Amino acid sequence: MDKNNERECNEDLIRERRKCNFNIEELTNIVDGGKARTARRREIQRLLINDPEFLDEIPQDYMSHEDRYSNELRKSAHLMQKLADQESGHDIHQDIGALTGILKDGNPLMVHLSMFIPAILGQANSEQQEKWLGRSLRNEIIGTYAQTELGHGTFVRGLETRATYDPTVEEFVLHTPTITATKWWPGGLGKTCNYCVVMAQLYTQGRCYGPHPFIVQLRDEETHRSLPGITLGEIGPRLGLNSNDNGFLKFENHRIPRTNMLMKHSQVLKDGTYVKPLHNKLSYGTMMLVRVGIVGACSRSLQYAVTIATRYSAVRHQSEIVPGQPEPQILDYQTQQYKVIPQIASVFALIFSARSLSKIQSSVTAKLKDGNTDLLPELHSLSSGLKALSSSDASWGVEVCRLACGGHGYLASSNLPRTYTGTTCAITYEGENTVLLLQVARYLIKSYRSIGKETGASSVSYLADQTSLASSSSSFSNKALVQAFKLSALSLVAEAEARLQKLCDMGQEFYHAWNYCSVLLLKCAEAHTRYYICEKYEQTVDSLKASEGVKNVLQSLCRLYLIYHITLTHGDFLKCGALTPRNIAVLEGEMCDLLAVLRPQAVSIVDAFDIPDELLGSTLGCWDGNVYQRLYDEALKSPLNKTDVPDAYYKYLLPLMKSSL
Ligand SMILES: CCCCCCCC/C=C\CCCCCCCCCC(=O)SCCNC(=O)CCNC(=O)[C@H](O)C(C)(C)COP(=O)(O)OP(=O)(O)OC[C@H]1O[C@@H](n2cnc3c(N)ncnc32)[C@H](O)[C@@H]1OP(=O)(O)O
Ligand SMILES: Cc1cc2nc3c(=O)[nH]c(=O)nc-3n(C[C@H](O)[C@H](O)[C@H](O)COP(=O)(O)OP(=O)(O)OC[C@H]3O[C@@H](n4cnc5c(N)ncnc54)[C@H](O)[C@@H]3O)c2cc1C
Repeated sequence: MDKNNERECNEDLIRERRKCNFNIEELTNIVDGGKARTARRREIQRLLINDPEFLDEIPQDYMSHEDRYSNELRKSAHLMQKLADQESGHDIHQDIGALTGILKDGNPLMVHLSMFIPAILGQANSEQQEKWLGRSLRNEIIGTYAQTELGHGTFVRGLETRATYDPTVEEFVLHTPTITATKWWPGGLGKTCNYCVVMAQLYTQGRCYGPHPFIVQLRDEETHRSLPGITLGEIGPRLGLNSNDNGFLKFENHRIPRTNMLMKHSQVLKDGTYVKPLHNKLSYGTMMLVRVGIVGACSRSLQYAVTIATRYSAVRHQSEIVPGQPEPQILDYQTQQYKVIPQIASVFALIFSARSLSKIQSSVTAKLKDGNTDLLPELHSLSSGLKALSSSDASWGVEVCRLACGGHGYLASSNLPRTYTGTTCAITYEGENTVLLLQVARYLIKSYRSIGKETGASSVSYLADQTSLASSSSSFSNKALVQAFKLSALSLVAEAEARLQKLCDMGQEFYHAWNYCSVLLLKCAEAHTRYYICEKYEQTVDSLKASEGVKNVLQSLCRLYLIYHITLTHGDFLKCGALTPRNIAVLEGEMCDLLAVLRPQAVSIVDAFDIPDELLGSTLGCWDGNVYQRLYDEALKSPLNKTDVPDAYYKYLLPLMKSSL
């Protein structure tokens, strides 16, 4: 699509784009993280879009389960080949966002890239990396991360798969003792992978040392047949991601060499002696890494959904505002703006928090290399909280965008249903959100109770700021609103701690008191993480070196985000005295003003996300706004439309209709 050719474009969209009062390319660079990144992303996307191998013969929704898998595997393999052919030696981690949309419904090689390789990087010692890293990066072996079992996903300590060390032959014996110990869910495990990292309970010298990672060959490298002692398969259709062969796995006393235990952090020596790690949760490192990646991935899903919903809302006309006047664009309804524009604001909140989290991760990783694990709990808490809020915000945001598109949003061809199913899975995988938020709460209560002790953990340093409990903000700058978030989080933590203490003082065991307070603890964790997001949003926009136009747009979006979230949880702000009922009413009024200010810029802001039509894959969201023709053309692709009268008519309907004669 030639973006300079207005003749092919819907007139409403032409008018919307003429209202733009900021530099779109500059905003695109901010979204990508710099000019060079924009250029690189575009280069990759061009490479993919212009390659006919990525086209589907028929829409995936009309394919059988096997064909969907096979078609997506074909494209995934081609993609890996193509990326490997590039000579730049680029970091695929940085470019992963550029690939969004090229594979449609789960990528059988995703967990190889996002977990198997990182597990080798993070858990294998140098000799082991020598053996497996190069091969996995060159895709000579394809792996997955097999942790979850039928009986346990959340409670990693409860895993039942055993790895028992046999010092006589220096081997581990992997065994699945019960049906509930069957590995269940790993992406690509069913049919694609020939290797995997298995998390199993380590037994040596008669003692259990808890879950540890082991690398295991699953299939013959020549024939791809599963090895003796290993039972493998696919788990069947899911809500979404149906091209990814999530699998099951059982071991029958399957032996692997001692050196297949990933030994960067803990070791089992030849005689069976266990050498413990610097920190006993280092074996959970792969999960933490992916949680960080998920925050960025969620922002991208939301960019897709909000681009579709905003453009469609500009093209779609319905009902009337002024009686008797032409039907307005639905984007002119304040309620529609309230659906769509806060989701645009949310995209930037997620982008900026993802970047901040990534920086913290790099510095914690650097410290870990020097044997310093002090900030591991801080990273665990932040990555858990941000993974949880980003996945639930993005899933809700995508769903709101679908609702904003009315009936057409329910069509597969809008690409909103698939965007939703591809996002909501992140609420569950990589640590179910409630469970992760309770981990954040645990860290908050612990930090609150150790006020005065220097831990170097900056995300919770505000908990020591007891004086602010009494102060109520009367100013309405963005900074002041962020202070209100801080006050609300602090006061919830104080309330939860007091409630826990009271129950314990009354004789309850701490763990019962914890369960009894867990709804409140969840709120603490959400408020704390929201405060973190708001603070990063405000600081990033405030310190941004940008043109006035771009800065104004981002300031308004940031303010809208702050006020939107205050109004969603206003009870917490009132309860702690951070804001008064009058303040809330004023802010609610201002939120509507902000919607009106941002409305004329909405199409241009989503244009700045710069998602090519071929990747957006939506009849409703295309750049030219030619929605109705596209909807009609897509409908014609239904196999039911191949004939006027389907066979099923003769088989079932005709006999029914004639039976009463
Ligand atoms: C070269 C290529 C690079 C590519 C990079 C890609 C980047 C990715 C980008 C995008 C990705 C998108 C696609 C992703 C696809 C993923 C598919 C999904 C995969 C999976 O789902 S894998 C399975 C995931 N499973 C889980 O997450 C399980 C969740 N459960 C847990 O994590 C734990 O069981 C628990 C944390 C809930 C509890 O653990 P437990 O051992 O019982 O601990 P507790 O007793 O509760 O706590 C003890 C103590 O330890 C602290 N702690 C817990 N975890 C950690 C940790 N990870 N680090 C540090 N500390 C930890 C806890 O807070 C307690 O501390 P305290 O005693 O209070 O001080
Ligand atoms: C699409 C998808 C892909 C996946 N890919 C992989 C993969 O590649 N590798 C892999 O190993 N796994 C994978 N998983 C599994 C995933 O990691 C687990 O499903 C997830 O960790 C949740 O565990 P669970 O299913 O046991 O849920 P459960 O823990 O049984 O959760 C059920 C309910 O119990 C609640 N609950 C559980 N424990 C607590 C608690 N302590 N306190 C309060 N409430 C609690 C939860 O909040 C939830 O409401 C995948 C899952 C999905 C959906």
